[in-house]
Amino acid sequence: MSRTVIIGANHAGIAAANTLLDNYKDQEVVMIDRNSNLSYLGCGTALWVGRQIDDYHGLFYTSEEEFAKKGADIHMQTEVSHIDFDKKVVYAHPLDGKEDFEVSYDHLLLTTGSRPISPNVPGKDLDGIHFLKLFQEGQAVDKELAKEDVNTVAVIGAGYIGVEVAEAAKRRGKKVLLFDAAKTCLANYYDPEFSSLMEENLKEHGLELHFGELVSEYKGDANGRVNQVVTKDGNSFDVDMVINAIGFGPNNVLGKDHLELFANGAYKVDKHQQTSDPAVYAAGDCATIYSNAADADTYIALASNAVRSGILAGHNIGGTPLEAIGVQGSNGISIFGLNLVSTGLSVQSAPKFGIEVQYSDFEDLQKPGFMKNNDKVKIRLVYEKSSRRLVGAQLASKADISMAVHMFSLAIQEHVTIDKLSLLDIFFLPHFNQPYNYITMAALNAK
Ligand SMILES: Cc1cc2nc3c(=O)[nH]c(=O)nc-3n(C[C@H](O)[C@H](O)[C@H](O)COP(=O)(O)OP(=O)(O)OC[C@H]3O[C@@H](n4cnc5c(N)ncnc54)[C@H](O)[C@@H]3O)c2cc1C
Ligand SMILES: NC(=O)C1=CN([C@@H]2O[C@H](COP(=O)(O)OP(=O)(O)OC[C@H]3O[C@@H](n4cnc5c(N)ncnc54)[C@H](O)[C@@H]3O)[C@@H](O)[C@H]2O)C=CC1
Repeated sequence: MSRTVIIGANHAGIAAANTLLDNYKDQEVVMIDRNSNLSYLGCGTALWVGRQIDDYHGLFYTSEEEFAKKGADIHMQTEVSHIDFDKKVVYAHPLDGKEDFEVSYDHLLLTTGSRPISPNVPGKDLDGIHFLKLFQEGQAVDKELAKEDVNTVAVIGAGYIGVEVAEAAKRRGKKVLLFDAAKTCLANYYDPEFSSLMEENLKEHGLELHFGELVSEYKGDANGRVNQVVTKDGNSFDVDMVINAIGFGPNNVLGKDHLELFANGAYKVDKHQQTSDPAVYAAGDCATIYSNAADADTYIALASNAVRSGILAGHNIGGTPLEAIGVQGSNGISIFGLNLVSTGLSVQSAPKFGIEVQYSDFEDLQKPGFMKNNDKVKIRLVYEKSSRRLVGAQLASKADISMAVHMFSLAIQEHVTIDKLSLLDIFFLPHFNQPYNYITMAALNAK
């Protein structure tokens, strides 16, 4: 038997544990997590808090009992305090008063994930200031929104969590102020021509937008509860609660002094999810991931990546050498009926990776004009200037155009050129698209 200790039993840890337990009978699997729950789908928080779904019960997809049944030695509410990498021993501290214990390993898998970044400004620890990662943090926000004296909510960061929770708070009847240091929302995913559609949508639904305004201080009342947000240019806003959503940082506490790290502190892993210590693997939000579009290691915190990298780590630890094929960071958002999806690099993000790009835009109705229930689709294809390989795609529509992005993801992965894309066999049926469909037209328009 070979023993693998997995620290962190959420999406990446779960995927790896299932892979090991389902495929490798010679594997003893020990799972340790400090949280009391596992497998919470954070993507559902805004849906539940905004009352678009009835409750949170469906947001957990497995349980401690399931793993115990499969033969894992699972310890929830147990924090790993430190690791002796030379002796290959993990030291664990149960948070429910039980005795500390240690466990040795043949392989160690770090799936310790990420934590939200805290804005480092005066007043950041006042009551009424929230983060939104764990289920418990979702519950705390939900409870605050139920209070009648909580009328004005400030959301700091207009990325994916910020925009989604701003919609949720608005749906709960609150006045919502949405701040971002960048001049647009969703700046990490979309060019301004696309994020501006989301901005119009948010404004139409009554949200107050403060983009390009950096929060410099939170002020509180005599009871230590936040009641004001102050920005760098001296403006102040009365608020009743704050939700911080300015991005995630990797949780590298256990390995940062032993393992090689990426620029932001994530564990550097190779294509087998192996770290700089051959006995130690890492996956999910605490590790790097290879971007095919950028042709470089990068950091992209997504559950989709966590699951895939967890499966990969499981197979490699189990004894089947499997190489990662890289990712495109494909993502999507749906707010008040407006859908935005993207994959790879945008025009504004490409220069950060030293890639010179050109782009091609197209906008038209999704279906022929004679069809009913017909919405506009806006598309941008981004391609490398020298090689003409596709490196990114963005789409926006009130129609569900989300599946198109998966094809672009594959095209980026396989280094397909924009010219090849323009001749791709795409079927035509009035129910779904036009004879000159938006994918072909965007590719044909490329200079
Ligand atoms: C509100 C919200 C919405 C999201 N929506 C989406 C979405 O729609 N699509 C998408 O792809 N992604 C989404 N994400 C991102 C996604 O949730 C993360 O990328 C994902 O959780 C990463 O999984 P992970 O297993 O790598 O890490 P985590 O989920 O961070 O899990 C790490 C685990 O490690 C445990 N741990 C850490 N340190 C220790 C220690 N010392 N001892 C014991 N245990 C430890 C933690 O308790 C935790 O359970 C969303 C995130 C949030 C917060
Ligand atoms: N639909 C999806 O796929 C979802 C994915 N996620 C993932 O979870 C992770 C965390 O999400 P977010 O926290 O929303 O990160 P994010 O990276 O999406 O957005 C962070 C935003 O905060 C802004 N910002 C940074 N520093 C700031 C500061 N000091 N003041 C004000 N604004 C500042 C940035 O400009 C950016 O717009 C991301 O990787 C995201 O992709 C989260 C929710 C939904």
